[in-house]
Amino acid sequence: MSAEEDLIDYSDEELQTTDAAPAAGASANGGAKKGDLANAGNETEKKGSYAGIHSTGFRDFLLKPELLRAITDCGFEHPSTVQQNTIPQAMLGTDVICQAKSGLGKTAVFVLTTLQQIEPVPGETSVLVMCHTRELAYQIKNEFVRFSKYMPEVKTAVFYGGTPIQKDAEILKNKETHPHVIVATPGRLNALVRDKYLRLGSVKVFVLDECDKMLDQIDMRRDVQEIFRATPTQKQVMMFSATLSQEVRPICKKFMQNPLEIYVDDETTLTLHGLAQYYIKLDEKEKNRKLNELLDELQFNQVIIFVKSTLRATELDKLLRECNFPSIAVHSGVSQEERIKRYKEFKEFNKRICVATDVFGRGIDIERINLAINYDLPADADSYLHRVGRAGRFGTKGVAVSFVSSEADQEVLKSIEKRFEASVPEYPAEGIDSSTYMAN
Ligand SMILES: Nc1ncnc2c1ncn2[C@@H]1O[C@H](COP(=O)(O)OP(=O)(O)OP(=O)(O)O)[C@@H](O)[C@H]1O
Repeated sequence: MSAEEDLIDYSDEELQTTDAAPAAGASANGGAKKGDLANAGNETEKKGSYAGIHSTGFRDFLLKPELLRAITDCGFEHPSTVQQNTIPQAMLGTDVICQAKSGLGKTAVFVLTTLQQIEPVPGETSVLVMCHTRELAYQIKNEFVRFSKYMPEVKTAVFYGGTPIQKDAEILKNKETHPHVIVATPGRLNALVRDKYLRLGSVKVFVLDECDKMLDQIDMRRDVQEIFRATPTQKQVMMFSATLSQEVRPICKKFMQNPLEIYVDDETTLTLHGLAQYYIKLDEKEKNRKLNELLDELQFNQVIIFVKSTLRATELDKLLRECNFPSIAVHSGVSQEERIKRYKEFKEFNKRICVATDVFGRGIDIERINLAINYDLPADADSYLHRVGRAGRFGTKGVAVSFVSSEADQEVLKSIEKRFEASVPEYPAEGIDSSTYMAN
């Protein structure tokens, strides 16, 4: 029944069920040397870099003046490599499959290119963007709002489960409020289509963010496929992720026609420049004391602490608050309204510590996070990469520290090193120099 499906929240436990990351497969970068992730910040070479070749500016893309003004307002000076490689063709309607490291600005690629092409018709949705968590949907919707600031005729809405479907239906019923751009999680979107609140016959652009995650899980993939089938055959399809294994690429391409394939940096060298990474070996029972020490010792603007379950998030957050740390917890155990409220509090810098499950493991963009702690190590290398990518966004500095407390953790650590052809060193007993992870 639709009402039930509607409750699907692709978060927490569900998000953790994906098993070990697929093998890296044949790599164009087979000869890459093992690097030391802790020294990433000191490297001079900038592959897959943030500000791309300086001679190229957003102006060179010939975007609408309304968009260029908004880009300037956002403080973007130069397009990143992925933006340079993708925007020119994507804005002409070419299908795109794109992998680029966390924090490189993939969101702006599809937001700008869809807004560039949009011709808003009252009562019709022409752009559909889907992602795997509600907070990410909310964040992406805000990106559309930010970049369409000077396009007042363009309406954007976000739809996700855990909220009354009737509210969404009201928005869709009225031509005045009917969105041209919809950002949504697939369960709710599918329910809206099935219950005939939404028609997708005018969709011209279909975007999947974190596409590997969305196509990897059977329930989500089923929703995505159903929605895809409800859209016209002729449309532009774009898919993005920081991790696109050789196995998932052909699955993505089944939705596309002659796509532009952009893989910024080979998948084995996804080291985040500026992000130092360490592990600490310890017993489970030592985790709290160590965390306390780290939070005292490290200078951070904002920190995200990842745990493996909702219960652990609640407990750890409580403990931190009892110790007077300004902490909040985000996981699927809190109401949706409260979750967004907490997301905003953290994003707006009202809270400096966030304890989260994998709900925040991907895509969430909080500019000031410069410390990511894996209190519980994730189950696979891909999740690790997405999690630590929450720190050091868009080339800023950061540090990631992972607790390793079991044999299974050690195996995961090994698989991370193998998958990304890099070694994660042990956290030094004397601590680390703050200049390696704080902005100058
Ligand atoms: N050209 C640019 N100049 C300056 N900042 C930028 C530029 N492009 C994007 N950013 C900023 O960089 C940050 C990261 O961008 P974004 O969230 O799109 O990364 P992403 O590639 O989607 O990462 P992830 O894989 O983690 O989801 C955002 O705060 C965004 O506003």
